[in-house]
Amino acid sequence: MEIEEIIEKVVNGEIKLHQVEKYANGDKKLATEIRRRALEKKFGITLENIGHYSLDPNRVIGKNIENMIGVVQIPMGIAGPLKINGEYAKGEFYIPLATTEGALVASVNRGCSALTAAGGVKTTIIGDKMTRAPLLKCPDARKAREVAQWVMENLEYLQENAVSKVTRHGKLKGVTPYIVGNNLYLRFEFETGDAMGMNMVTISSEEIMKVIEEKFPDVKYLALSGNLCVDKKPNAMNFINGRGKTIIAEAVIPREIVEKKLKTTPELIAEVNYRKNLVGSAQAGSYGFNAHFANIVGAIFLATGQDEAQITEGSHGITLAEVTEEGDLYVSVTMPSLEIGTIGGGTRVPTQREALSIMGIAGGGEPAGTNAKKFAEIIAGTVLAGELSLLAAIAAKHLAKAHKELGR
Ligand SMILES: CC(C)(COP(=O)([O-])OP(=O)([O-])OC[C@H]1O[C@@H](n2cnc3c(N)ncnc32)[C@H](O)[C@@H]1OP(=O)([O-])[O-])[C@@H](O)C(=O)NCCC(=O)NCCSC(=O)C[C@@](C)(O)CC(=O)[O-]
Ligand SMILES: NC(=O)C1=CN([C@@H]2O[C@H](COP(=O)(O)OP(=O)(O)OC[C@H]3O[C@@H](n4cnc5c(N)ncnc54)[C@H](OP(=O)(O)O)[C@@H]3O)[C@@H](O)[C@H]2O)C=CC1
Repeated sequence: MEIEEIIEKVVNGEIKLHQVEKYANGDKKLATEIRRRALEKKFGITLENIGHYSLDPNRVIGKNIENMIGVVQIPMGIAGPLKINGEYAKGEFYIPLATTEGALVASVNRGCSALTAAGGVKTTIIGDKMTRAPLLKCPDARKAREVAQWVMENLEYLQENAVSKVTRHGKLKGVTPYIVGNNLYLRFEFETGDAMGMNMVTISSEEIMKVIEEKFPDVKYLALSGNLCVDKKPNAMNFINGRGKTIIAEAVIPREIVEKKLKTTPELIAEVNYRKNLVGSAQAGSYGFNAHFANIVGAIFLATGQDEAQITEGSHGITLAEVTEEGDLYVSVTMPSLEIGTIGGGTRVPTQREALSIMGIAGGGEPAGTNAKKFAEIIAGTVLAGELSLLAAIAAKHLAKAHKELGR
């Protein structure tokens, strides 16, 4: 069938958008063009910029996208150098940020400049696990307790007879059961190497369910996610127990750098943080006791192929700021739930992989897991930079001016 005829049939609905590959001899690049041109014809519009891109649809359709029509382009800026004194990330890093918010990159860049001049950011990973919490319907709470007890006593057995069947890097490290009436939620904790791990732990959890259903025939596996994982929703569970990397970035900035580079004082930053990020957030019932973790997490996630829905959990966390005995400024960000990877998912899309390569962390690390840990330290340090600069701007009454000059 001629291309124009296929387009006509897509426009009039005879061929569904997701069926186009069949008429393009499996050529996913051609199918992408056909879908886009059908939309242009149907609505009388041009999608020229959506259709102008370098990546090959044959590499992403069936792995990262369906019904592809083209690519969205988001401006990408760079902040840094930022000195990280981490346990995995050691040295100066440049951080790619994809955003359409004017002033954001400038702000993060200013924070990087101040932190680097102050000697850098110390980062500490205090938790590292990806979780999935399948839901089982039991005859009663007694049975739920019995199943939970058995699972807790048989983690190695489940690793050998379920998890190892479907992954080389996924390791079952623990489980916390929650019982509500006759419902059992098993919040499994996995190590996932350099991958964020959601596919890995989901596929692994399904294998575990098969073992449990066989051992306990009167228990019904109802849902692979019982919403106690917790994936992509604001929640207390991850805030308290962590998910992905749980990490702290902190620094002491000498008074003269605060005054010269950030145009305010340690006292004012500490006071604004207390009354805004702590008291204000408490009154709002917010999980974000911070100014804008989500801005920096979001810009890095979009640049590097992370799962953008997990910006939700990345926005959780607490910013602290206090004046030291020497009169300098101590600042820290505590991030309970940073779900990131340097391999798998969207990290294999070419522009995203290139962005990771700017930080020297694309792909798997040696040993496995070290690239993802390094990435978490870089992100947390950059979040600290953004927090510091925004708090300073608010303290100095420069926020509106900045966005008038750079954001309009
Ligand atoms: C805009 C600045 C940085 C000016 O800040 P400044 O101190 O007036 O700028 P400067 O010209 O004196 O330069 C100081 C440093 O800023 C950086 N800088 C300065 N200009 C640029 C630029 N064009 N491009 C790149 N970097 C720039 C650069 O690093 C430079 O230092 P150097 O590296 O030269 O030693 C400052 O006013 C600022 O950071 N404002 C805050 C803006 C911000 O953070 N916006 C995003 C958050 S707004 C939002 O979405 C969240 C919110 C507010 O709604 C959340 C909430 O409710 O709290
Ligand atoms: N399924 C779901 O319910 C959900 C899925 N997602 C999506 O999941 C995707 C991310 O899943 P994820 O499991 O991270 O990625 P992948 O599904 O791409 O799995 C990672 C792959 O990389 C391999 N690998 C090679 N080297 C390493 C290494 N050093 N460390 C870890 N893995 C390595 C793994 O092999 P092996 O497995 O053999 O170890 C595995 O095949 C994202 O696209 C996200 O959007 C998000 C939320 C929910």
